[in-house]
Amino acid sequence: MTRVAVLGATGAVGQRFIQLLSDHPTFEIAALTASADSAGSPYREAAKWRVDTPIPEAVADVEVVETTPEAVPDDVDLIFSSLPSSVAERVESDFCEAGYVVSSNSSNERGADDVPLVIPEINPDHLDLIEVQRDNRGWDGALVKNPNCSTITMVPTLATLDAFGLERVHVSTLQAVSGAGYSGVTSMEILDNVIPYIGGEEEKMETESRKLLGEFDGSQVQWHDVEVSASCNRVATLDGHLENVWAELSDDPTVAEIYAAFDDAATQDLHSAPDPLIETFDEPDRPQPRLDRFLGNGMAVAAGGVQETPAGVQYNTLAHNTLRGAAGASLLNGELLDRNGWL
Ligand SMILES: NC(=O)C1=CN([C@@H]2O[C@H](COP(=O)(O)OP(=O)(O)OC[C@H]3O[C@@H](n4cnc5c(N)ncnc54)[C@H](OP(=O)(O)O)[C@@H]3O)[C@@H](O)[C@H]2O)C=CC1
Ligand SMILES: N[C@@H](CC(=O)OP(=O)(O)O)C(=O)O
Repeated sequence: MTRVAVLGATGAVGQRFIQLLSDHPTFEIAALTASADSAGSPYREAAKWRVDTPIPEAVADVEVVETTPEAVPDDVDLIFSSLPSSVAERVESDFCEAGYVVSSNSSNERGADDVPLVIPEINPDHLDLIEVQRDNRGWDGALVKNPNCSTITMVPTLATLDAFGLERVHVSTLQAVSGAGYSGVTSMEILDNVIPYIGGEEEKMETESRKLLGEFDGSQVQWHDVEVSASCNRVATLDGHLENVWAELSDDPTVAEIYAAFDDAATQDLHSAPDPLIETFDEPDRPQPRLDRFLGNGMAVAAGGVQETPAGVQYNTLAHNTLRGAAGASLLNGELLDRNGWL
């Protein structure tokens, strides 16, 4: 078994990690960390458990430790990080310096030249950037990131459309409240309402997409030159980000060819990877968050409503933001790191 630790294990994403790891065939939990306020308490007391399955018995009485390399056992092979990015920025490098491989969901360093930003089905080869990172930083460990939840929802379809010459993308999101964390948006703000702004989200979609779709030339990632313009909105759904995408292509594929390309999107032979990666719908009113967010155990991307418009090919896409968009994304990167011999 591969021994893993979860940094920020008591949080919204941390709890998803615990849920996903509780019946994982090859990863076993060896340590759970949180803030100094939680350290020393059993997990069941430190975490206000809000996931829709019971707290796994195997972790309920595990003592939460502080988020430092010294507090984590030496024989841990892989670390998952779901810390606030301001905290991650300070501590993740300490773990990498201490020799740990960190698969992180936090947004710090996603754009760094020597940090792999990876979706295993899209750009698994970018993981080899770890060699460059180790040379640059003198680490025995490594830092690998998954993208932002809105970006990860859209990029699988964009990677598929790239075969038709992807030139320009406009996207408008309808993002669930869980993306802001449990206390992120109050009920008075969001009920009977839509908030047409999510701080930093538009820039993340515009830049992270280009890095993910870029080519790794052996020493650096040449970012894709697609132009992405995003408008991000918070809506009153609990989980599942829905996105309306307009993609301008240099070729002129038919709607049927686009559906066929989505259906054939590359998959990965990893425990948490869905097959198919993209679930398609012919019905014009799908995908919908409540109906479709758990496709592929919350790891698939859904797409539908494909049509030709004067502004390009238009479609809707959806993914579960705390599964495929957060904990599941880091977990899948951990499985890829393990399979490719980086642990
Ligand atoms: N919610 C979502 O859908 C998504 C979230 N993310 C990102 O994932 C990360 C975690 O988000 P989320 O789970 O919602 O956040 P939460 O606020 O729910 O959880 C934060 C976690 O970090 C711990 N923590 C806070 N401060 C410190 C500190 N100073 N030192 C050590 N540990 C600390 C908390 O411990 P304690 O309980 O002791 O306070 C808790 O375990 C963020 O970077 C977020 O942007 C990414 C995609 C989606
Ligand atoms: N900003 C996202 C969630 C998030 O925390 O993203 P990031 O991993 O880029 O910090 C949302 O509100 O839905």
